[in-house]
Amino acid sequence: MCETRLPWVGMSSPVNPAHAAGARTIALVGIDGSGKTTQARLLAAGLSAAGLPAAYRQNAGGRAWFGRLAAGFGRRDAEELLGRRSMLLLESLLRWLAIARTLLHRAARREIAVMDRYAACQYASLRAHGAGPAAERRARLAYRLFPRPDVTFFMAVDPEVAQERIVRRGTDHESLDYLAAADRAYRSLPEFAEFVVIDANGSPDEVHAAIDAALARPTALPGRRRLRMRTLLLAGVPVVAGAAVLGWQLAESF
Ligand SMILES: Cc1cn([C@H]2C[C@H](O)[C@@H](COP(=O)(O)OP(=O)(O)O)O2)c(=O)[nH]c1=O
Repeated sequence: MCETRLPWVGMSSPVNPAHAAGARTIALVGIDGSGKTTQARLLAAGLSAAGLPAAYRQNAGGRAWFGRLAAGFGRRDAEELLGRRSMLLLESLLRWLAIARTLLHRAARREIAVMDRYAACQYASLRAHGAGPAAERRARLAYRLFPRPDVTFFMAVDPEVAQERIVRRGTDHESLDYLAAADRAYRSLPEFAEFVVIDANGSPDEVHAAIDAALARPTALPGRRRLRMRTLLLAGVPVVAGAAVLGWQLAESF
């Protein structure tokens, strides 16, 4: 095992290049304030420091951007500005484009994409916002094109802790009720059984160490999935490329 010094967290981390090198997509999912962005950046930096071609990739759905726009119009949030159904539709579309763009980058650069959010986040968002099963079925149909990540880390955090972090972040706001509903939504997904659950209540250093340790385990990245993912990617690239080129500018602005 390669012991890699990670100066930004001041600790020795057991990143194992032999295991992580098999990954093409590592996703971090969880409720707002669970630390996805913080930890995805740390993980990408850690893998890069271990000599792997890893890159942080954000797959935002535009909700924060529209939230700021809504505030400019004196509205509480994006849903009050656009309506719940329109915002969910827009979020599904923008996240689809963002993921397509990320996968295109990944294919072109042969990098390990460390994904800040992935398809599961959209399914959870639909459930937490009370969209019906038909809306989720449509989303699943559209997102089915995307390969399953080699590993998905679920950042398990108490909604109260997440809300405190969001308040401190100061860029957006979420009610405790919504955060609790989002947490339930993630846990109700059929994908949840495959998630690697990380206790994300701790300090950034502690959570980073937990992710690193999970990734270093030989069982973290089943080879069967790597093969399936490559196959799906080859089949999906032409479609993804067309959609990504069309949506590139749109997605860029969110
Ligand atoms: C991970 C983590 C984040 N934070 C801060 C950083 C951010 O301003 C905020 C939310 O973290 P962030 O990584 O942005 O969460 P997410 O991407 O899941 O919404 O909380 C902490 O204060 N402590 C922590 O342990």
